[in-house]
Amino acid sequence: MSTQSQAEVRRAIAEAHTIVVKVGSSSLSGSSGHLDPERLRGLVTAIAQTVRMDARVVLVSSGAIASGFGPLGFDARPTDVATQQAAASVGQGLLMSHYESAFSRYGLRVGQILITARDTVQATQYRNVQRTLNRLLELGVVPIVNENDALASNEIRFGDNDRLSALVANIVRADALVLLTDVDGLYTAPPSEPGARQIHYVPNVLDALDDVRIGGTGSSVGTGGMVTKLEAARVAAVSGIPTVLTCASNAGPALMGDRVGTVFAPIKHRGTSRRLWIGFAADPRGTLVADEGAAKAILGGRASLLSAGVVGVRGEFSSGDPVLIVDEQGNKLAKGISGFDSEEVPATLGRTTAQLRKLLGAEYAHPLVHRDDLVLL
Ligand SMILES: Nc1ncnc2c1ncn2[C@@H]1O[C@H](COP(=O)(O)OP(=O)(O)O)[C@@H](O)[C@H]1O
Ligand SMILES: N[C@@H](CCC(=O)OP(=O)(O)O)C(=O)O
Repeated sequence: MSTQSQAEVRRAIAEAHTIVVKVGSSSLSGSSGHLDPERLRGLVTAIAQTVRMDARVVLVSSGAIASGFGPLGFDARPTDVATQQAAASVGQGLLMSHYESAFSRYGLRVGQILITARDTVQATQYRNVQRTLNRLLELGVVPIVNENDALASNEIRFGDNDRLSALVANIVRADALVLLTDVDGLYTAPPSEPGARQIHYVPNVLDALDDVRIGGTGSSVGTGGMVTKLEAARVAAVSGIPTVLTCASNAGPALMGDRVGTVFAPIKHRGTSRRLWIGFAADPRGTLVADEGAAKAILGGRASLLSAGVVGVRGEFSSGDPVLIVDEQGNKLAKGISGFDSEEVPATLGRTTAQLRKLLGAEYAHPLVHRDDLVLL
């Protein structure tokens, strides 16, 4: 795909039929960190106008914790995970009730989808999320997605919603991703630093952004800062989806393709979304060591990783978790989704599928990592 000009990318965003809009906690809360319903209503007005022009919008919204800690009697956003989860549990319902009433002023219905990181790597869960989102969009509903904070386990969670929004953009095959935050774009350094300049166009987000210093959150409520926003823009770009990053008050102009914020050009044609996600964003929970033959087979393309070709396992993981596959020299070959729990793996090492059936039963007679769940690095 040849690199598009900034004007072409902006036009593609203006003409997008399916759009994922992500709004961060920092854009929905006031200086105290509590949810500010006025800000939420401003965002809803911009989205409603877009939907009225026949676009389909999925809103990925943070703000559950910001909505919940005040009603629970805390002055500031809690820092321990258990209290954050409790605040999210209280706040998610409150957040949705604000969205419900704000969108209903425009005659629009909303539907809540809460996702855990695990839902996005397991094939059946992934397809479920995809089917529900698509049906909601067909029905003219604005799906509102958040991480299922109350249940997300600490080890495998998104934490921020930036990467989740890129994944959702993949799932619904969006034409554009709009990341709304508390700064009006990507700067050459955290914007609080003197001399930081705004960048308006990034033609290839995979190129090292050498002269850009990327920092974490600048607020007391945000989570990932610019690091996770760039990760999201990268996942979108390699999925063929353009991204615009700007502040929430620019939502309307950004959706119209006006010259606000920073735009990131798509750099590839669309890939198949789930495998792309496995390769790009899933954090491996363990490692499988492939012998020479298995390494060769995997590198050749369409082969599964069979127990017969595995000589070692490291880390603790469950069936369905992402794992790294390395060769005996430690070279990283691929990422994939494990078909076994880590504690089951030693008993399967070196066994053929027929032996697995005989020794352990038919339910174990499958590859350690199926080729559909495996992505070369
Ligand atoms: N190079 C950079 N350009 C712009 N913002 C940056 C940069 N590095 C760090 N940041 C910080 O990232 C923050 C946005 O991330 P975050 O606080 O996580 O927002 P959100 O809640 O919207 O996800 C900005 O307020 C800014 O302080
Ligand atoms: N899922 C959490 C969001 C965590 C968070 O702060 O994310 P973000 O503001 O997008 O960096 C919530 O709803 O409070």
